Amino acid sequence: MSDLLTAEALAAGYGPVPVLHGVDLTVAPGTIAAVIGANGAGKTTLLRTLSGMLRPTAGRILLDGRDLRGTPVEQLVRRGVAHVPEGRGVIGELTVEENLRLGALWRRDRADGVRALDEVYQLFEPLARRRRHLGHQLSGGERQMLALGRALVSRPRLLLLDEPSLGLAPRVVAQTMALLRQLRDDTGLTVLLVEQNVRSALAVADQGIVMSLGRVALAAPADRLRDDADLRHAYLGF
Ligand SMILES: Nc1ncnc2c1ncn2[C@@H]1O[C@H](COP(=O)(O)OP(=O)(O)OP(=O)(O)O)[C@@H](O)[C@H]1O
Repeated sequence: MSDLLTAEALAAGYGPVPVLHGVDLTVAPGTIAAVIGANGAGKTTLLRTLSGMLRPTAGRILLDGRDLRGTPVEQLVRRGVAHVPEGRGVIGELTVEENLRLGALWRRDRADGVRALDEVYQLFEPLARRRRHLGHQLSGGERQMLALGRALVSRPRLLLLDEPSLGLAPRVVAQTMALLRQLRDDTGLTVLLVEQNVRSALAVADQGIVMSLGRVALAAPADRLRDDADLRHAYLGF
């Protein structure tokens, strides 16, 4: 099966500050890849570059084998890429429902947009109860649910998720991880997940991608990283 997402020798940074120094990775369709690594390794920068928020200074990004160079961000959304950034990107002045509707904005099929909204309310019951609350009235965890829900409303093929467990209660983290696995199995969703919580990320992932100093130090099946103590010790330090 050909890969859904490929990065080849990808370089990016902030102004004169280079952060990614030639990242190579592949993610197969219908799989979950966990990007892990020390603070400052470049995980968030990688996600921003893959979602079109940051322009690469070198290298290529391929979606379904097609080079994304020059593709506008809104076109990426149409092609099924959804990004849930760190800090979440919820609009505080809009209600929960309005934030969710933003995820369905570009879709022509309105009935399906309504269905997608209902599905998110079923998944995240606190959002259903607060649908008329403003974004800034939500707790950190509720905002995280809203950001994830908005991405799901767009029915993505590729979900780029930055630190979904941040600020969430352990039970909600477990629910979120279970949800990702369910979406992978039921809908063939592909996920690239940045996580500090290495254990819960590897528990749900098919592939572990360890970043160090702006490069991929190791890409391996998640179960190998989970089970091989030497590998874990060498690359993850535990
Ligand atoms: N907006 C920015 N402007 C300049 N430098 C930045 C910016 N954002 C991040 N950096 C730098 O880029 C490097 C990588 O940061 P990045 O956020 O990608 O790492 P990370 O692996 O996601 O870290 P963490 O696990 O701490 O979130 C860091 O050295 C950071 O200081």
